[in-house]
Amino acid sequence: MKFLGERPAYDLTYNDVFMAPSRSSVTSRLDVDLATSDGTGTTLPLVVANMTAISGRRMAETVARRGAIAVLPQDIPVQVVRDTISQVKACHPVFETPVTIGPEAPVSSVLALMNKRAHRAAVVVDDGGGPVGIITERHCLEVDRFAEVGQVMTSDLFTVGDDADLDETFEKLTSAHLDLAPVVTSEGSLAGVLTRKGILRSAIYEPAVDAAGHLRIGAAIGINGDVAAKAKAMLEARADVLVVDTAHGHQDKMIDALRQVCAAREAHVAAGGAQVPIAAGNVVTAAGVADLVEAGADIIKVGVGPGAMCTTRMMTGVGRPQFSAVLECSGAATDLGAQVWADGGVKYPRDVALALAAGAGSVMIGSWFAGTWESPGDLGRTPDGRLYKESFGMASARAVRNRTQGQDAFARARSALFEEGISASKMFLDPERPGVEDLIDSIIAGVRSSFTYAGARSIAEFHQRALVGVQSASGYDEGRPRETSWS
Ligand SMILES: NC(=O)C1=CN([C@@H]2O[C@H](COP(=O)(O)OP(=O)(O)OC[C@H]3O[C@@H](n4cnc5c(N)ncnc54)[C@H](OP(=O)(O)O)[C@@H]3O)[C@@H](O)[C@H]2O)C=CC1
Ligand SMILES: Nc1nc2c(ncn2[C@@H]2O[C@H](COP(=O)(O)O)[C@@H](O)[C@H]2O)c(=O)[nH]1
Ligand SMILES: [K+]
Repeated sequence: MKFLGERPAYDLTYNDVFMAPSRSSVTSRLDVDLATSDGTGTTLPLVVANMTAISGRRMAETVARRGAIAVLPQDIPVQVVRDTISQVKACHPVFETPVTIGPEAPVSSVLALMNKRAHRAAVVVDDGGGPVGIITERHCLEVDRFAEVGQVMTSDLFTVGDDADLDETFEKLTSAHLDLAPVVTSEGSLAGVLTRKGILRSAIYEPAVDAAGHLRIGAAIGINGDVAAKAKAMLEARADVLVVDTAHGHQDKMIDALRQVCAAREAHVAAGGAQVPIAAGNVVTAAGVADLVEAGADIIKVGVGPGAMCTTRMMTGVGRPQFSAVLECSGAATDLGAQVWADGGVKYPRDVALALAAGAGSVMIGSWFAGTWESPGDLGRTPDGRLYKESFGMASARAVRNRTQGQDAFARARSALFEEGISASKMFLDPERPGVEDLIDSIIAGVRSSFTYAGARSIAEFHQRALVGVQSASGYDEGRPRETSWS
């Protein structure tokens, strides 16, 4: 990356900078390859943050199918992490996981389940698991909530075989004015669903899969407790990246924890297991990067205080404007053969592009993805009808209470004093982009376009070619669209 003009003596946020276009030989945005080289096997530079309100099974499965990866939070019990990884790895890399319901269930149940996924439909299955109907939100309009699904569904089923040609299925769905078709095996059982949007996405994205062709997923580990045992358990559970994560990553306890995780990985590899990358953070200085790389990290997580749920900067005055933090840390990491994930503060596609311009190998997103069908929380509705999910920070009193459940009351109360995050925030679903894949479409469209403005075909080329200038607050404001007239 080069600065357009002088590099300022002060630190910069994403809002402080813009990219200038350069002469480009990349003639199509579809010629841009966004595959990462950080060892995670992702084909898009996006990581879902290890936050309880954001990263769970449905999120992990959905993003991996499009090429990104989700990291499960460190606060989840080991057995639940194991089960979640197994469930994600059992998912089909192309067919989407359907919402299923029995014909005798009430309409109220299916409506609650439909909110868990983007299809807005459920496949009605018989006792043997074979599809017997489809029920959509439209079928449920003005229907008694206690009515049985079987009375409301359509049993006029359009199904496809599990060897169906995707382009042909797209054409057939379009001519039948349908959005979704159950995929049925030759034995008549349900293998998944194909949607028109899903087929389109399968043509433009490549799933992030492991050596055995299963979707990828990561797991986080805190720095307290039996770190070595947790690392061993996560590796045996087939996590594809381990993330050693704490607020202040540049501390002795982190370095000790990281060494234990690296030793667990060595033992795993020696026993014939996969060599998965280890990420560690969070830091914001070159010195922090050097110490974590020295302790064995392959990927350094960068960002103190930019997160939407984060109050660290207001509580402590500590942190660093994120663009400059990523720029300095990625330079240091590159010199040491490591990579950086830019973690936190991403609110628009431009922020992802700018994080990559600053040298990030991948970008971690939390709160933005909280407001989607796929995040783990229950869907809420404001009195004026807006849909939202509740989110909270991992250093909030709520998360600390959760994490310290095993401790005595005094220790719990003492820990809760050090709150550095919000315990409850409403993350609204964007009516135009309510699913995480809708957000990924928008981010990736922006990033692909950004790469062609810079004349880059790959992340490595973008790191080289990005031309970044510093702008005033009015420069940033000028770039914002106006949804209403200005007078
Ligand atoms: N990126 C960011 O800006 C931030 C992210 N977070 C996220 O919150 C989650 C919880 O992290 P965390 O609060 O570290 O909890 P952890 O459970 O990981 O524990 C942190 C450990 O580090 C010690 N510690 C020493 N100094 C600090 C410090 N300044 N802040 C926090 N702990 C410190 C704590 O001891 P003791 O309690 O005795 O002090 C404790 O033993 C993580 O997912 C983390 O990424 C949290 C804050 C900032
Ligand atoms: N200081 C705090 N930082 C937090 C907390 N919970 C999460 N985080 C950090 O934010 C990013 C995600 O950022 P976002 O802007 O995309 O939401 C996450 O990965 C953590 O590093 C918290 O309670 N306090
Ligand atoms: K913040």
